[in-house]
Amino acid sequence: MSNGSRYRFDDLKAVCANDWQAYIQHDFVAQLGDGTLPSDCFQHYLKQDYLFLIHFARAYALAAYKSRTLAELRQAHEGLKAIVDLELGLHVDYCRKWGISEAELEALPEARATMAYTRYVLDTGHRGDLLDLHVALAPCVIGYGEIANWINRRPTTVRGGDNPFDAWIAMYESDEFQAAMAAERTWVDARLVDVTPARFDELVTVFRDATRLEIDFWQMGLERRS
Ligand SMILES: Cc1ncc(CN)c(N)n1
Repeated sequence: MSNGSRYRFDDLKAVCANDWQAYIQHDFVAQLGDGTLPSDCFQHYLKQDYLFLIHFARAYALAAYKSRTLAELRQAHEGLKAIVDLELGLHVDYCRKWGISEAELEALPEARATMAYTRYVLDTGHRGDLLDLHVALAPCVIGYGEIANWINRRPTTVRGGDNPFDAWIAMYESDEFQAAMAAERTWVDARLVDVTPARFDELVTVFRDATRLEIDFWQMGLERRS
């Protein structure tokens, strides 16, 4: 833990170390890195992730609504644009390569794990402030960058044409995604410096809940749960 009450993002991770590790090093991720994940598990995950990304975009719209300064409004606007113009477009193209059409994506039933996670993030943003919302989003924004880096460190990871999931790993190891992850860390670090121990404890609850909901999301993919 940091000195006094000058907290940082790493303190959230340290307090939730077991959950964070269970998320970053989940079996779904390990099998994806090894190239052994059953393709129907991955397809189920991809479909639900489309729905996740729609709500993720809504969370950035909520961040705009919760903004108090022009800088915060610009940050939310950039985040929303990146998801709508870039990430969702890439996701739809990528799903097509996996045999999932846009029409199928639009008609998908939402799995319970998707509903639980996305609505938790939105509710946290509604009842809290911008920092609550960003802490609820941190496992998503920062976690996937760490996941790509963890995959790349594993000796059993297969890269290139022999791994059908190589493009997925490439997306999250990309400079663009890693820069977004670093920017989010910097933003959260700057806000955490000023919080009291009692406020930090509230944020730990949000961070832990969101991390556990990410774990449930992987498990939903692995078990093809609806
Ligand atoms: C469930 C989930 N969490 C995080 C990410 C990374 N944006 C994602 N695409 N899907």
